[in-house]
Amino acid sequence: QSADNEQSHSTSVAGMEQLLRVESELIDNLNSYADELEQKLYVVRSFVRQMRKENGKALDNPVHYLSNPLNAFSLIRRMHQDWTHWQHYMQQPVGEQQVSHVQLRREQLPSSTDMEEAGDALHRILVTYDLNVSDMAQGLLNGKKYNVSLNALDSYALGIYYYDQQKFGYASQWIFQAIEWLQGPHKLPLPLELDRAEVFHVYAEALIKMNRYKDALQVLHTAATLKKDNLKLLLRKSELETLIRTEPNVVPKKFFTPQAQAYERGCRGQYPQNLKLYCVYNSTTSAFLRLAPLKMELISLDPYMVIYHDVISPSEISELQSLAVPGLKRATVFNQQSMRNHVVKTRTSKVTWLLDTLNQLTIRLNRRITDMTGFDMYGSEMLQVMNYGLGGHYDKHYDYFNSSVAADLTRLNGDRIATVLFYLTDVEQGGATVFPNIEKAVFPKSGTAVVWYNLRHDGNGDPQTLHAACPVIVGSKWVCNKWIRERQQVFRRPCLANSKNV
Ligand SMILES: O=C(O)CCC(=O)C(=O)O
Ligand SMILES: [Fe+2]
Repeated sequence: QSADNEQSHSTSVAGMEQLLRVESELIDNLNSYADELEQKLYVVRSFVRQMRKENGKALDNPVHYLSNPLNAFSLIRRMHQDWTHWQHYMQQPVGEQQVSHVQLRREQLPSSTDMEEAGDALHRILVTYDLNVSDMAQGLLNGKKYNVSLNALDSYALGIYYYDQQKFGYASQWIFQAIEWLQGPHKLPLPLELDRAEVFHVYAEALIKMNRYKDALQVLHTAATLKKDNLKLLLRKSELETLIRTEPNVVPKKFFTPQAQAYERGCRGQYPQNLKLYCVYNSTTSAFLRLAPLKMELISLDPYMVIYHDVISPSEISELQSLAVPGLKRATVFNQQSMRNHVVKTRTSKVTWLLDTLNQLTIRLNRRITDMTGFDMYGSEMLQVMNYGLGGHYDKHYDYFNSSVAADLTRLNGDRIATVLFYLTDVEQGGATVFPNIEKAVFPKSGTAVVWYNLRHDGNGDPQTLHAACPVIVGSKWVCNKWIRERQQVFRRPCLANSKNV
């Protein structure tokens, strides 16, 4: 079952900011727990110091000390009374309030579903851009070095997750990273300490799954020396020895790196450059453009696709983002079988829909889209503002519906004749919009918009418009899009002299 009612923390950078605030508050809480411990510690230590002094003085010459009636009485009294009070004081729990505060907060903390989504996202970055595990763990992302790395706990958690997913090659590499880290100088805090023997054991199991029996035996041997006389480990070792004897010719499995398809090549920026096409000032699509022409770059004629540069201003962008942030919800995809929207792994981002008439800005942007496309916005869908998160992407899809199946959706306003996609931010790495069938890729640039026709002149969906949003590697990708419906455009669809679909 999908994560419909989960918060889906990792799927938008803007949404994750809130987690940092919760973390900061939890640190404050742990710190005030430490204050309470310290206070108690201070009380205890000063008493110990004082008592030791008195007791030491007495032990130097017990007879002399005890001969004095005041000392004698005091000794009897404190031994009778004080230790009861100390016992009581020692028994009192410290920082109960802080403990229950953590308990309360934990309900809002990322769930196991969040962990899985985050693990899937890192893996998506890794395979889409053909990175390797040790580079990634060390902060070398797609050839660029960041001063960030994953620690033993991060790497181990990933290893365990991919193991459960039966990705044993990746699992073994991540657990190896965890072991490397554990052998370094850093120490984990006591409550987070990993059981090293267990880590080695899991590593061995992953190697066994990769048919690397001899390596696994060595690793199991290390595990067994870390946890002496552990029956489970010794048993496993002898099983493995038997395996090595009975299957001497087993071939180690290869670490599987899938062949790059057109989609991955696009994400990596490996499509050939456009040489034949051109840039113009568009002053004709609408009357307004005669006064304020737009910088237009032609990307493709079939399907028709153009980029507008500097078509939305930085202040418009920040206003759009502020409008969107409070309403951001996990994006869904419409399923034509169930006839309803679902949270799916193939589209990870958060989205807000903005009414066309919400305010001056949305009115102005809709008018601008008319200027850019020549289309009438009546009956089209609302503006959609989206923010991507960790490894955020949208798998290959068409924006048009399959009208024969989704007749209900297109009956009123027709299909999605064109898409306008504004980029509201630059993206440091990754996050391109790629069209694998025509080998075109558009890399996000703040203020730019890409426009394409989804339908051919006969009104059928054009399969060449297949496209995807590549996983973001580094950055907070914001886009705003408009799906323009067909019906209101009966007299408007500009004639394309160059299109073979005319
Ligand atoms: O974000 C992108 O680059 C593309 C988004 C997209 O294709 C969509 O939302 O339909
Ligand atoms: Fe799309």
